[in-house]
Amino acid sequence: MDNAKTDANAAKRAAGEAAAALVESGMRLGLGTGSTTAYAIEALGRRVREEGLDIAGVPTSFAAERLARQHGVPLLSLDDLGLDTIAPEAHALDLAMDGADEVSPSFDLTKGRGAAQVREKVVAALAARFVVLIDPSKDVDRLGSRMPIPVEVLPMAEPAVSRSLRGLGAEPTLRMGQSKDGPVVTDQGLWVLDAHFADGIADPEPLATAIDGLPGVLGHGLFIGMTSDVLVGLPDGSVEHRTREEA
Ligand SMILES: O=C[C@H](O)[C@H](O)[C@H](O)COP(=O)(O)O
Repeated sequence: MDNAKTDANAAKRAAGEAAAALVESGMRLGLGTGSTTAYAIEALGRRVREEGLDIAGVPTSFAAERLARQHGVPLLSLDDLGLDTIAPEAHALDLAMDGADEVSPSFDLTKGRGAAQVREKVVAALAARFVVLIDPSKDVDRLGSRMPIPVEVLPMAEPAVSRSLRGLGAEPTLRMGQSKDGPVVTDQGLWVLDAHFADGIADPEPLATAIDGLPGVLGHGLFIGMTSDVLVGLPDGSVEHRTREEA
């Protein structure tokens, strides 16, 4: 493995393990998707086995669910949370942890490299604390400068949504499978348009609202105003913990 990859993996592991260390017995968690959160799920499984940590987590994708099972992390579905007995303004989860593709100085995010952004947003929105785990490559001045914005669409609506995204200043491309011919099909059976913004996004909040309003869109990877903590893992194994108050 080349040095850059080894450094990135060490940084991701540091962030993941720091996230698992924030967890206390009795907590209900959101379990994110991706290579960074995978280290957190692995560390949580270890704590369940070795310390008897009493936790359960809602997975944000088939991938997260499989990983949690593999590491012995108990799982919950939204049905198990008893949401009908919890006031709408109260939090059903104590802490959700997840990776990100971009983090802005004001803690807004781009997510969805792994096409899990819609379930991830549902779970993060239920949590009292949303902890984002990154390596330093994810820090950006402007969202959209490092990664396109994933937009999950109904297949029949793809041409209409593509046209609307062009109207919002993006160049959309349909995400194609790597080990499958044709488009990537999400956990919901839908497609993903990656909306590229040549100069990044000057004002993400109105853009997020505009994309949410397009007929045929299930959701997108802009996470505005949701993050409470960012854990930045570094290649030497140390972790920088930023909290929203500092942003
Ligand atoms: O769909 C994927 C998720 O949004 C991931 O959390 C995000 O892409 C970050 O993944 P990774 O930790 O592998 O960079």
